[in-house]
Amino acid sequence: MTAKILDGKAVAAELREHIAQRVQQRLAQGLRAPGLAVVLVGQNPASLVYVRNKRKACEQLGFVTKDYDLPATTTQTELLTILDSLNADSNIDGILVQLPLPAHIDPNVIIEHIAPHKDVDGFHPYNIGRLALKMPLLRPCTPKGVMTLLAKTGVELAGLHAVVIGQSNIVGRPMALELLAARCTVTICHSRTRDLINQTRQADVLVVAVGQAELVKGDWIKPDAIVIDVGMNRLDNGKLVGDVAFATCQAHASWITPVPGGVGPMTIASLLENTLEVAELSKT
Ligand SMILES: Nc1nc2c(c(=O)[nH]1)N[C@@H](CN(C=O)c1ccc(C(=O)N[C@@H](CCC(=O)O)C(=O)O)cc1)CN2
Repeated sequence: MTAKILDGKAVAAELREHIAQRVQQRLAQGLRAPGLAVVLVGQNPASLVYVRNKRKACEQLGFVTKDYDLPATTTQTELLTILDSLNADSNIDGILVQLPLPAHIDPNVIIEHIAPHKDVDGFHPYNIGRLALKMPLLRPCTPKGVMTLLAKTGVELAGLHAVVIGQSNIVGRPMALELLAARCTVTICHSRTRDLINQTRQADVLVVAVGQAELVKGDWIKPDAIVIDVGMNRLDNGKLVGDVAFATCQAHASWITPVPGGVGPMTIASLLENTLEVAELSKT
């Protein structure tokens, strides 16, 4: 058995095309382009790449961005003041503060200061709470992108056993909530989970988001499982690999996401989708 590839790059391109058409329709109706504020604090090398890609995608799709490239010395108070002005700016539909932030800034304080209806990352406690209550509004981008990919398999998720490895606020926890809302039986595993392999071998859907290069091997996989790799790890030789050992897992799974070109592009496409959804709610 060789798993089919869940091609995030192709699915994201389709989604982006659809978003671009909706933006053009807005403009033709005399409505304004969706506006996204993109805030980067410091020079984290990976964040520089992700922010550049987000801004480029916005430009390609006809969004307007308001860009903040702030020094790593920016204080929490200064950042909160910027968020106050963005919260009040009627041309800005979405606010994105790239994570991680420098250590002297508390990400929870920052996330909670973003107006919930402009929180296009879906990280605000209000939006996470809505997801937990099965009344989602703005959904965290990576888990939302994974759900879009899972829909592409055509596999009915209800009743499947989903195992999520990783309990981060931006991926693991909201991912588990998404899968629960899809009526999966959900297990969340983390660094204190005992006998991890015993858990993964029971997974019909396995989502891995731990940041450990090629942790999950082929013999950890239940035959025919769907394997979603959220990990992104740069090896010493420069190669980018996921949290899943791709070749051996592909031999056991029914579907699998590659790294790169799997979940990553879906994160950015979902961010654009969330921003457009906010813009479409406004009358201007
Ligand atoms: N405010 C946020 N910060 C962070 C988020 C987020 O959703 N919101 N997620 C991650 C990083 N991230 C988006 O910001 C992100 C990561 C990776 C990709 C991506 O397309 N990856 C490519 C490979 C890119 C490469 O070559 O390095 C792929 O998988 O094909 C997009 C977005 C943490 N911070």
